Amino acid sequence: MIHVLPQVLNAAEMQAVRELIPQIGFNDGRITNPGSEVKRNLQAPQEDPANARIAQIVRDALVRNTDLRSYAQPRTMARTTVVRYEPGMTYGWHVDEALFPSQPPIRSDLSCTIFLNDPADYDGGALTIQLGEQELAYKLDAGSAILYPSTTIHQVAPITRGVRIAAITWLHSWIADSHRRELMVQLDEARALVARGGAGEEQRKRLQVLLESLRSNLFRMWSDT
Ligand SMILES: O=C(O)CCC(=O)C(=O)O
Ligand SMILES: [Fe+2]
Repeated sequence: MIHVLPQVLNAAEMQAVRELIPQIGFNDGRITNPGSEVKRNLQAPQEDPANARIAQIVRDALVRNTDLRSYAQPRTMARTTVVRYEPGMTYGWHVDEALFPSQPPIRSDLSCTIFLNDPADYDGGALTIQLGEQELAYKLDAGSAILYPSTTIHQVAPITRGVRIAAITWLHSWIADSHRRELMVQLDEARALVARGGAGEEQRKRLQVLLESLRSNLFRMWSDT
């Protein structure tokens, strides 16, 4: 499942990030994917001090985000890397590597892009994810993020004007299987509805459909074994 996380970074964090971005010394993105025929972008070296400070800000913001904790059930998160796309740059259709090369390596169950500049700053550059025959395109506000399964085929469409800046990371989840993870998301939503109390008709209907979904999908899963 694909989840948008609005305003993960608050205004003060976005301000700090905006001041740090011009200090990054970008490299050719092919450094970490030398075999890639489709990657044409710039990325910050891991040891870049401005990249490291942005990584800390973004990490803190992601870790405190309750939606991310529910959607990803994160076990480990790779250090974020700031990427930059100028006109003509793109990252064509690909699937992310299974292991992020850290020490120890981190299995990528979920991929995450945190948009760091305004969508009005550039044309093209949508993060586009294939879902069967559909293509879902995302250009989010600065400070918002998208979480999507690392198993998906996706691309960053070519930039035709301006500059696109984002931070990217990968998460290893306590629950590798995305179907099982979605059941946890539904349980969390049901718990939140109950905890909020004051059962209005809409809330009651939502709770009902969540419970029916959980029952049917758990039955589907367990009736095979
Ligand atoms: O910049 C993005 O939104 C994602 C780029 C990407 O797909 C990747 O770096 O693997
Ligand atoms: Fe990717």
